[in-house]
Amino acid sequence: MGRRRTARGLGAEGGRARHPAGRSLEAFAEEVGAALRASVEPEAAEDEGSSGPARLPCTLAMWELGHCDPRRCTGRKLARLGLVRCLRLGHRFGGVVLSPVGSQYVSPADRQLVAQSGVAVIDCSWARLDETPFGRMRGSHLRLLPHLVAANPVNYGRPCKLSCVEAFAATFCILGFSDLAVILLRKFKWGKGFLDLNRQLLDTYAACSSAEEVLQAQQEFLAHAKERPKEEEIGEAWRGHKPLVGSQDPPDPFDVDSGREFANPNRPVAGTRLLADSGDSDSEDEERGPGAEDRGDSSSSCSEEERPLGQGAEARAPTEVWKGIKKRQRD
Ligand SMILES: C[S@@+](CC[C@H](N)C(=O)[O-])C[C@H]1O[C@@H](n2cnc3c(N)ncnc32)[C@H](O)[C@@H]1O
Repeated sequence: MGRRRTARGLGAEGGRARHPAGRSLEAFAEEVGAALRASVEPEAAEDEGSSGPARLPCTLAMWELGHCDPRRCTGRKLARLGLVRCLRLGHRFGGVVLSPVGSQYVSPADRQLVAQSGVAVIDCSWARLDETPFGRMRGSHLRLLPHLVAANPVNYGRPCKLSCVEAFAATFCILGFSDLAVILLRKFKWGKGFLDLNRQLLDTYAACSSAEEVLQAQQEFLAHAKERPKEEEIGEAWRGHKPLVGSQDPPDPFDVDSGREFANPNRPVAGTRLLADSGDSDSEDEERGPGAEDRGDSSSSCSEEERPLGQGAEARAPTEVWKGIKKRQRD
C-alpha cells in the first residue's frame, strides 16, 4: 500500500517522531508545562523561538463514528482545533484507548504508556453502543475511567458517561498531567466545571498506584455516597450509576438526530452563562469566543486521517492558570 497521508506538516506517524522513545517522565512533564505556557501565552512561545503553535507532548486521537451532532461534539471540536487526530476504522492505536468496553481502569500506572504513545477516544453515541464496531478500533490498552461526573451542559451531573474532552481531561488528571487537562478544557466555557465537580475524586484516583487501587477508591467512594443521602446536588446522579454498556438509556442528546431541546434534571438552575447555552456544548459562538483559538475550519474535523497536534499553555497550578486566563479575557 502507498504511504500514509500527512496533514498540515504532521509526521506520517502522527507526530511519533516528536515523541522520542525512552523519553523520561521528567522530560515529558517539562513538555507539558511548556505546552500549557504556549497555550496561554502563544506570543511568548514564539518569542522563545518556537515557530507556529506549540504541540501537545503526546498524541491525542479518536475514531469518529459520525453519530454525534458536529456542532455539539467535543471530540470533533478538538479535532477542528488541531488538538486531536482522527483514526480510520481498522487502525490500531498503541497508547491508552478509552473505551466503554474496557475492563481495566485508567491509573497512574499508565503514565509512561501515555507519555510515549498517547490516548485515544471513541467518538460514538452512548445510545448506539450496540452498533459501534469496537472490534475495528483496535488497541492493546483498553481502559475505563473510574466514577466521575460529566459537567458538559448536555449531560451535566450524569455519572460515567463523559464527553470526549472530559474523558481525555480525566485521564490526564489521574496520570498527574493536569496541565494537559487544562489545555483541552479551556476550549469549552464549561470546562473548568468538570475539574471543580470532580476535583476530590480526581485527586483520590491520582494518588493511587495501580488500576486495582483505583477500583478500590471508586468502591469506597460509591459506598460512602450511598450513606450520604441528598448531601450534594449531584448525589442523585451518583445513585443512578449504571454500567456503561447495556443500560437502557434515552437517546443521547449529543446525537445528530436528537432534537435540540431536552431536559437534564441534573443541570443546576442558577443563572450562569453555561445555562444560557441551551445544551449546546460546542456552539459556534463558543468557538469564536475568547480563548477558543479556533483555526477556522469549523465544517470538517476528521476528513483526513492525520491531523496536527495542537497548542499548549502554562506551568502553574490549573486553578491559578484558569484565573489568569479569565483575567486576560476580561482585560
Ligand atoms: C461515547 S463518546 C460521546 C462523545 C460526545 N458526544 C462528545 O461530544 O464528546 C465519549 C467517549 O469518551 C470516552 N469515555 C467517556 N467516558 C468514559 C468512561 N467512563 N470510560 C472510558 N471511556 C470513556 C470513550 O472513548 C467514549 O467512547
